Amino acid sequence: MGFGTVSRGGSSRWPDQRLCTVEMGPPCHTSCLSRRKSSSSPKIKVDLDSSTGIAVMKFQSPPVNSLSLDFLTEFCISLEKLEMDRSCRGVVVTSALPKIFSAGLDIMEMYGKSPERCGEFWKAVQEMWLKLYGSNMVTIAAINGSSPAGGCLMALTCDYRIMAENPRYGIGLNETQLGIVAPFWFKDTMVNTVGHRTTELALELGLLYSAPDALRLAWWTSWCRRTRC
Ligand SMILES: CCCCCCCC/C=C\C=C\CC(=O)SCCNC(=O)CCNC(=O)[C@H](O)C(C)(C)COP(=O)(O)OP(=O)(O)OC[C@H]1O[C@@H](n2cnc3c(N)ncnc32)[C@H](O)[C@@H]1OP(=O)(O)O
Repeated sequence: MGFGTVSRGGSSRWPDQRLCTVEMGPPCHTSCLSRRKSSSSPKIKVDLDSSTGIAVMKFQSPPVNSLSLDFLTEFCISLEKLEMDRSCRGVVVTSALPKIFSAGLDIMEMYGKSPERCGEFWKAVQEMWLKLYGSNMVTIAAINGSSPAGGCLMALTCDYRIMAENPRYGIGLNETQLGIVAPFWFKDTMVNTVGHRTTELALELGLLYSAPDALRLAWWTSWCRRTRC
């Protein structure tokens, strides 16, 4: 898989060349196996291959990997653990569920909750964004399913994106379609990736893009023809 370049850096863990390649094949012999570290929390599974320095973080929170307080907390803890592991240079975030990368913020967290709980939830959303955006690892979203709203934010916050090509999968900040306004820092994250004009149109109309359309608008430089990647 090949990835495009981004204007972010300053980390010793970034590759010297600005174009990087990630190989994710099955382990072929015992020494490879011994270099794999796995950890699992209820909603997130992490596999780190210390020989390549690449971790794969899989979301496993059915039905739609919605970003609940528990999910976000586990996500931040998993990311922090990888940050502290010097053998880890990059992390691929993806879904273990068929058809869904993430449905975005858990709607049930935003309904009928106490002000304290709402505050805690919103802080966790911001924490996820800060940790992922500020990570000194190379971060890649392998988007193997639909990714609306907060799911799209998570993908945009990564350094690189790859999306499985399937006409049923859509990605975008579609909050307008839900009657809510995308927070300014959601908008800024999108502007940083696709520019002002595309963001303006996408947010006004609450657009969800297919992988080829998103590619055309420079959301990424590659998409994957398999439905699971
Ligand atoms: C608390 C303080 C907050 C203060 C600040 C608020 C300001 C925030 C402003 C905006 C921020 C917005 C960011 C967001 O992310 S909002 C969430 C937006 N996401 C969505 O609207 C996604 C809606 N879901 C879908 O489009 C589909 O479900 C899809 C992901 C495409 C999957 O479709 P499909 O496979 O057909 O599955 P179903 O639709 O049947 O759904 C299966 C069950 O999952 C439940 N579900 C879906 N999305 C969510 C979600 N986001 N949160 C919680 N639960 C979700 C759905 O209800 C089904 O449940 P059930 O089987 O029990 O009926």
